[in-house]
Amino acid sequence: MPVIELDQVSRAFTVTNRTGLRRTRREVRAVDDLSFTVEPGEVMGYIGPNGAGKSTTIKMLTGILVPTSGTIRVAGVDPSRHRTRLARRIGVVFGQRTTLWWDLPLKDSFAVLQKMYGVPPARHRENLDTFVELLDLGDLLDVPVRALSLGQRMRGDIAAALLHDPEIVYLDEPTIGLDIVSKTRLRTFLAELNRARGTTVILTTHDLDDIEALCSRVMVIDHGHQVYDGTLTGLRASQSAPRTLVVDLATPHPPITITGATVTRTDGPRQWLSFPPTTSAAPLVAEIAANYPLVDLSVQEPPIESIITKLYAGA
Ligand SMILES: Nc1ncnc2c1ncn2[C@@H]1O[C@H](COP(=O)(O)OP(=O)(O)OP(=O)(O)O)[C@@H](O)[C@H]1O
Repeated sequence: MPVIELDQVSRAFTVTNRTGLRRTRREVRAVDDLSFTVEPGEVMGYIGPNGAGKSTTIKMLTGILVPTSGTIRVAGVDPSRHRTRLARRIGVVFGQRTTLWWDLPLKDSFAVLQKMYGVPPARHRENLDTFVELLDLGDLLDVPVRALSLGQRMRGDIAAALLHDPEIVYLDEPTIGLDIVSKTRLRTFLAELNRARGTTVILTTHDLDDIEALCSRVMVIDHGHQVYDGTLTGLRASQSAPRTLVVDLATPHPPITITGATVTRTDGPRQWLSFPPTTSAAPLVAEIAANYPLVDLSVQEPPIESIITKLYAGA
């Protein structure tokens, strides 16, 4: 049974513009007729260009915003009507701002959260030990949040969002501004959380490496509409972006000629062949192996950035 259900959900805002003494009002449909379900344990990437409606969707899922029309159910309840009840079952991280107490040491923020959510002390201790270890928070517990670096604070925020054992976690740009080491550490942690606890994760991000590393499913929205819902592989195929076969021959060779693939580049004994996403690489490899002194080869998927750009342009 789905843990998140949206049925024909829309959310409009009235925006007032001023030019001189004139005021004009117009309606912005931030989310427009959106329907989807999420099963327990799914990790769904929720992506789209700026202003696509991602944050508005997340705010409706947490109950902060009420839809203009349509229905939402999260963990069996209407989020805007049962916000407090739902708060115990969800965790939220907004990358751009902290939910921690600025002047308190990290450990005091965690203690406040334990009281707020009524987490049994033994369970709190167990969770804290796990997160301190996996997120490497040991040296940071006595540091006031205002003195933490962005990456340290983000790790603190993620632990804070998980201490009450939420079954659903919304992560809004959790890796924004982090260096590559911190990003990798965070991704490993989130993958482990999902694997070990079956936590459902909705991840909004502009960093497509987050999606590649974590998400079995990706949903793309633009102007409040859903433009794609499926796997990353399916997304690549849907935009018919070519794949690349990188072939190493024993010696430099004139460009390989086979049906179904075209050489786009050569460098000494290495050649790059482009082929359509709907074609299997196996017969191409067999033909090259039969006719050329093949030493090694690999298949490169098209970069996800170029696919997304293409998708936004089409939408
Ligand atoms: N409180 C508000 N009042 C008026 N318009 C709003 C409000 N919140 C959002 N919008 C508008 O709704 C649209 C969707 O905004 P939203 O913040 O959901 O997009 P987003 O996909 O999260 O964008 P970003 O990637 O830039 O964070 C935008 O046009 C935005 O200007």
